[in-house]
Amino acid sequence: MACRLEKTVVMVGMMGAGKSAIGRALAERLGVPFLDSDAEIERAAAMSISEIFARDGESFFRRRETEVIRRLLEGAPCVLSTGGGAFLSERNRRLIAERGVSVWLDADLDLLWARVRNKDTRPLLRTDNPRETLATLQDQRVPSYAEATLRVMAEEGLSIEAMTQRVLEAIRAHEGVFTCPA
Ligand SMILES: Nc1ncnc2c1ncn2[C@@H]1O[C@H](COP(=O)(O)OP(=O)(O)OP(=O)(O)O)[C@@H](O)[C@H]1O
Ligand SMILES: O=C(O)C1=C[C@@H](O)[C@@H](O)[C@H](O)C1
Ligand SMILES: [Mg+2]
Repeated sequence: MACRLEKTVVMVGMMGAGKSAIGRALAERLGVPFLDSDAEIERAAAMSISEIFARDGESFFRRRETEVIRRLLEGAPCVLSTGGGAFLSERNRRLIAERGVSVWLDADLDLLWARVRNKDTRPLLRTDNPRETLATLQDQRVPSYAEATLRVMAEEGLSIEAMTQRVLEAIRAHEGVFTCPA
């Protein structure tokens, strides 16, 4: 009999850290559903995140984000990838700690920038110097991300499969995430 996932694995970290890509691969490995709070917000609003930011503003988006995270955590244990700003809110951190185990996907600025630079889907990076903005956001956010239960470091050249394996090892080593038959 296989081990059972007891808590939702919640991926947190900067834009480009791989929360969505690794979260999806991890869910597949574990045979549990994959949920992504950004995708759920877009689906519920029938708008892209950029459109929501432009029409309703960031604070509206953040309220929706908290609602969606609360709702998604109520379901059976799964893998939940959050948006890059979700773990900054103390309320969200508390909700996540109640039902899940948080995993901070950490990565250095060069790697994050390489991954986000060619995509314009992230409204917070639509500035005159997006690399600098990314650096500032990272500096501001690291203290919040550091409150995650687990931290897994990404590295250039590490494939999605290899990074997923690292996350799997980290959650397996953490008490209470799985129950396994004796
Ligand atoms: N280990 C990896 N190896 C190669 N490419 C990766 C890896 N992890 C992520 N990527 C790629 O980097 C890009 C950004 O990853 P992803 O969308 O998962 O980031 P995110 O953390 O979900 O960002 P956001 O907070 O903006 O949603 C994607 O194109 C993804 O396929
Ligand atoms: O880092 C952030 O604050 C964000 C990251 C994305 O995942 C989206 O949630 C949105 O673009 C905001
Ligand atoms: Mg994502």
